[in-house]
Amino acid sequence: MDPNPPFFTTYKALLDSQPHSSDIDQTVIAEECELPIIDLNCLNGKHHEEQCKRDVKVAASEWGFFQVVNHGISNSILDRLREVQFDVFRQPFQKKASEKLLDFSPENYRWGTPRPTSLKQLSWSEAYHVPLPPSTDVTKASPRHIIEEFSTAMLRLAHQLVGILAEGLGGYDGTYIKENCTRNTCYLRLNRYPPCPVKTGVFGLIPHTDSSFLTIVRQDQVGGLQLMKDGRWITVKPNLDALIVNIGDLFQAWSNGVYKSVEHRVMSNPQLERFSVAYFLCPSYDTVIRSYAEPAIYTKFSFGEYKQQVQEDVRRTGHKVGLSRFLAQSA
Ligand SMILES: O=C(O)CCC(=O)C(=O)O
Ligand SMILES: [Fe+2]
Repeated sequence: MDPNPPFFTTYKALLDSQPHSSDIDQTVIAEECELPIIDLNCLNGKHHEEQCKRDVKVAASEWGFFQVVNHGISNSILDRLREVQFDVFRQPFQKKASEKLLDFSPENYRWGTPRPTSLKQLSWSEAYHVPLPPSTDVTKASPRHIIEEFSTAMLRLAHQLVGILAEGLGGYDGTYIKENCTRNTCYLRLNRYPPCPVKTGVFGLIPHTDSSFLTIVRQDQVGGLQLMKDGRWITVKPNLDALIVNIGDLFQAWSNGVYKSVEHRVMSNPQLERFSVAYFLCPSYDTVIRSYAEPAIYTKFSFGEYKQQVQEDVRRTGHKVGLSRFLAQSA
């Protein structure tokens, strides 16, 4: 039975329609590049520590994206999570959409884009959004156990990066972010991008910014992740030893625009399926986000208000407006 969501039938009219404007973006403009790469081992030696921290901050403000190696997430955890991802996504589509599989519920299963009106709004992918509730008794080697192990390691890494990024921003040390972004307020997304042989330039995931403080992504060797840099789309060269870190909207607001939450997207591949996993460092909904600096570019808002506004905008207009909804009057 077919594991793929019914993209061809659902989107037939759109696929048969006019050329996709992003064909041009992908074939002409997107060059492949190596993102800034930070060796976290350098944090252990006094000598390179300060330089390493500076590199993180520069990358977060100039790129909004960087890679980390020697990040402390073992290959064993990454491989086991990948196996879980294979197992669940290779199930028939009908089952994913209607049954609990391994530890994944149909309510948390997403595919495509609801009611796209143009090819530009189409995401050729499927995903499980994985909330991380307080752990109950989980058997070792169960998918839930692997997810717990992975997210514990990711939280540690995310907090370490927050500590570095927050240092020097007006006397804050990131404690506020760390206290409000705990293991249960964060979540994972397991992504699968089936091949899209019908048309080039179809998005695996439409251009967006993340609503998190930070996102940490593990992509496989297929590639396709692109980010906006100086007005151009750039393809991130896959590096299996590295994790990709990007700044989310909340960090941009909190840092008063010092760190950039940049647009990124995934291009589909005509032959190859692609897998990725993203860990979102998010606070509880009642956490208030306010900039440390004066004058603040954004008004203060709670994470709940932010999410609600994003949802409302997506429902009404088909796309996320994001932080510009919260600009302070004087900005
Ligand atoms: O699949 C990727 O490489 C990126 C995923 C992503 O941007 C997201 O899930 O927000
Ligand atoms: Fe993203």
